[in-house]
Amino acid sequence: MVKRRVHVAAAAIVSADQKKVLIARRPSNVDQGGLWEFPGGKLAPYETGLEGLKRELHEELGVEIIRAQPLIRIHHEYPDKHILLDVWQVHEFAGEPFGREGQAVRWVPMEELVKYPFPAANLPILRAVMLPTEYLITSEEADEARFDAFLERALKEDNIRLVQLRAKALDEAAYIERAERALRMCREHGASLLLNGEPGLLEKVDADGIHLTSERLMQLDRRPISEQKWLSASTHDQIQLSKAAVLGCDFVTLSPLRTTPSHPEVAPIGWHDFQQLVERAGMPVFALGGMTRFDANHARAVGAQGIASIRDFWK
Ligand SMILES: Nc1nc2c([nH]c(=O)n2[C@H]2C[C@H](O)[C@@H](COP(=O)(O)OP(=O)(O)OP(=O)(O)O)O2)c(=O)[nH]1
Ligand SMILES: [Mg+2]
Repeated sequence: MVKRRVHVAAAAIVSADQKKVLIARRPSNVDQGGLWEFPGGKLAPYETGLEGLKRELHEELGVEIIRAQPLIRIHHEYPDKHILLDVWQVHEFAGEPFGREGQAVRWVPMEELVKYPFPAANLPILRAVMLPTEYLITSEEADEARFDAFLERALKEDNIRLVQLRAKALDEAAYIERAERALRMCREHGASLLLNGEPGLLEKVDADGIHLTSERLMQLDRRPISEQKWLSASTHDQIQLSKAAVLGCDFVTLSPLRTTPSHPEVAPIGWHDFQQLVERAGMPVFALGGMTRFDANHARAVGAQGIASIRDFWK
């Protein structure tokens, strides 16, 4: 049997304060009925993703899109069809959304999204909705007072909401001490902190997740931490991306996009290959390697969640 290929455009409509997202319940008599979804539907053959989405949101919710940005593209095999979910984040719209087809519609706080039953293809979309566009990786900083001042500035002034504590030069005791302080600062600003290191570190510091090196990623054969924590990993190619998917990583960094002073000998991936790798990654991907905030929009346009950087946020 040749499976049908279906291209679906869907919207993560985010409230003005960025704290809530709009979801709808599929009627019980349709495919995936009774489950919650991001409003949207199948594209007509002549439509682009955004054109189809505009039509669908008008038909289903009575709203007009004013500003939207690509969020994530997910290819998913259902038993009867291959589906491409082309998901857009809608930042601005006109009208008051309501279920024009009689469906239930609800604004849900981000952290409660995971409580709603969605179709199987939706898990990475939930991750993407919850994640910001910028991922700060902390710099190797010998001085603790300077470390605190830099992190505080990034949280306060750059509004960073996702941080990876990378400190290869510290022994475990010093790392834990720094992590405890970083965690307090992150909590104060509503940011999430991932520890770069062994999964067991979470038993010592109750941070929000673990970031695996690509080497560690390749050695593991199952997800090493609970679903309640974030699991991210460093990847550099297709093999590592596939491994991250098998392991159930929530998101990854893919690098180096550009040549960087820290790794001058490594060939850069470049935007073209990056886009192709991201298209099939099946999870949010942050572009890493010579990235600045000015690259974030382009990264989004080629399918990434956003950018990860040490240098751009650490000054
Ligand atoms: N809209 C939407 N569809 C999803 C999501 N997740 C997911 O697996 N799907 C699947 C379910 C369906 O097989 C397909 C969407 O088709 P649909 O039933 O919404 O299509 P439509 O609005 O054009 O409706 P119809 O005219 O075909 O009845 O994608 C999601 O979050 N939003
Ligand atoms: Mg629909």
